[in-house]
Amino acid sequence: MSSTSGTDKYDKKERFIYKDDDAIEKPFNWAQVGRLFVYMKPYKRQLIPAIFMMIIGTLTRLATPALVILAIDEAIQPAEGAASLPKLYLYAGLMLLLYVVQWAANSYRIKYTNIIGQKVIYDLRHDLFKHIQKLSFRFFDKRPAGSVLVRITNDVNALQDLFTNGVVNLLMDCVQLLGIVVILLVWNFKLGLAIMVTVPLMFIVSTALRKRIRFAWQDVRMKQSRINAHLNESIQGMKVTQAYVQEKDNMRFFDYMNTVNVKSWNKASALNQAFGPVIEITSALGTFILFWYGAHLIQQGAITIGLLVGFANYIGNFWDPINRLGQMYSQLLIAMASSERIFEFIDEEPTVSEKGAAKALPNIRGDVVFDNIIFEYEKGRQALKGISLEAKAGQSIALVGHTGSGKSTIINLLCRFYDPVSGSVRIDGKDIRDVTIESLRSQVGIVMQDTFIFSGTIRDNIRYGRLGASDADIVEAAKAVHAHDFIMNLPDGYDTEVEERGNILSMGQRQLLSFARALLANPRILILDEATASIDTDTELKIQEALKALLAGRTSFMIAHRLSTIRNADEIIVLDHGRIVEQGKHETLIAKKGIYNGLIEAQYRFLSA
Ligand SMILES: Nc1ncnc2c1ncn2[C@@H]1O[C@H](COP(=O)(O)OP(=O)(O)OP(=O)(O)O)[C@@H](O)[C@H]1O
Repeated sequence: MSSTSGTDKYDKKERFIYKDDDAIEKPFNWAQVGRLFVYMKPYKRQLIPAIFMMIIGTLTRLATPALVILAIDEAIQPAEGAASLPKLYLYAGLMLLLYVVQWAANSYRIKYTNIIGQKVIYDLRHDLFKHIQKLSFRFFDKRPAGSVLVRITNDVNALQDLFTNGVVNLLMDCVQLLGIVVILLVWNFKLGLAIMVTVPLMFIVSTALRKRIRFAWQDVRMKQSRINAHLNESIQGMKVTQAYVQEKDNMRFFDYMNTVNVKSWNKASALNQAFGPVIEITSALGTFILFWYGAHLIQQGAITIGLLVGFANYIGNFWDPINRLGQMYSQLLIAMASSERIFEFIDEEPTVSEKGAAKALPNIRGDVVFDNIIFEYEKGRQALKGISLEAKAGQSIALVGHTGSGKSTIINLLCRFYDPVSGSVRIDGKDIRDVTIESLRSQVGIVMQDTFIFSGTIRDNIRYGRLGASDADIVEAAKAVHAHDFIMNLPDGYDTEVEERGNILSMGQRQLLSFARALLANPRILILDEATASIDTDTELKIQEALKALLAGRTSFMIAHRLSTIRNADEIIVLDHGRIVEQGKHETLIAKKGIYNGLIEAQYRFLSA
């Protein structure tokens, strides 16, 4: 499909809004640079030889033109006496030696800097991921998964270059530049100064141009990241797109974004190309001054031909570091933005944190008390408005109520994914804020509505409940929840590979797998968010049987959707707008003819019939 045809409809108008992840460039910030360099500290053993090799490499590069001067002035055309072939061989031999040393030093430098770069990036990514895993639900509520992903991948990658080459190259260029300036001025002050007249000129022109180039590339990156965001969303929503036959419209929108990206790239690339001539013109000007003024000095007998040739060599090496230092500065500004975003995550404190004096929760019986809980996700909007309830060990509690009434919130607080604004949740009489999070969550099992299946085998997925479980334990758990039969019917039984998110499994099968996983974990308290999807009667019966096995002897909180589950519960809690409005057994509540009765009549009439 032609890309231009797709742009007509979306010109200046975007169907989806993609928020750009902050500015790409940030001002230079020393404190942040210092923080980044802390990551290099453990690799002193590699950094020191890398810098040493860099110094050797630079010194040998600086020494080579000096040998050219000596070869011309002392061997080819000496001021006094005849040309000397042995001397020429000597200088040529020394030059060869310097090249070999330079090559070896550079090879080792690159080897060490690569190691440092890889290790630093590994550590940074490790710290970031470790920290993100600790962050509370509130953090993830505010951020789409995509933006978190971008920080671990793109932003960390953006720093890779800085750590691999940037730091050592920066030092190398500074040393080389300084070395050349000193050599030129010491060797012949007047000629050296004359050549360097062009430097400020080049500096002014290149700074202005480079700024425009930087912004142009930033624009390209922004456009590319929008394409990525759109691609990510499109692939995830592909089923909806196909179901609503929106492929053509999607394609047009994608073409529009693609075209905008190409235009932005062309602009940046054209500006980039303009940079080459600026360097060439200034370096040509420098060379012109060298030969014009140099010839003048030769005529006066102030310098030799060898010195002129040597100087020409030095200024050949002069522009490269200047050019690279400019690039390095742009790279640093980009790295500033990336590191700021990375540190913003690393500095984020989990809102649910452990007290210093938190002790491990001993093996629990399973008595749960919610004591006058008030909770809000956003300030001023209470999701729970004074909830008090009690579950004795082994009791099953069904939570029912309209959508948004607060069922999931109660469960979130029991697992301590959030802390209440006031009131407390106690297990066996202990406030859950006084115990370690790990000891709490490891004794509370959750079966989610949308069972998360990881890519791997069926066996691995069940084992996720208890990593140390034996194969026999896994089969036993699967049998107890009636999952064994369907697993054995899969092509490779327990070794069947399931794709990410378990697409090859039916909804009911996924439920049974998650029951087996929870049973294996053997928690004293079980939370069940029952799937709403209707399933065939046979599976429904299996699930009811499985539930019986799963709930036996445990305290359970169920967001129940099936009438059979609700009926069997020891206590039904009816929620409405964050309050408990009714509470009791099924028959009692039905007889009350209140909210519960209305809910059941509206939603479950067809099932109870
Ligand atoms: N992460 C969140 N951030 C802000 N508000 C939230 C968040 N999660 C839930 N809420 C709000 O809190 C209230 C209770 O939501 P909750 O998810 O507990 O309801 P629910 O009864 O479980 O609903 P459903 O049956 O639809 O799952 C709702 O008003 C909802 O909009």
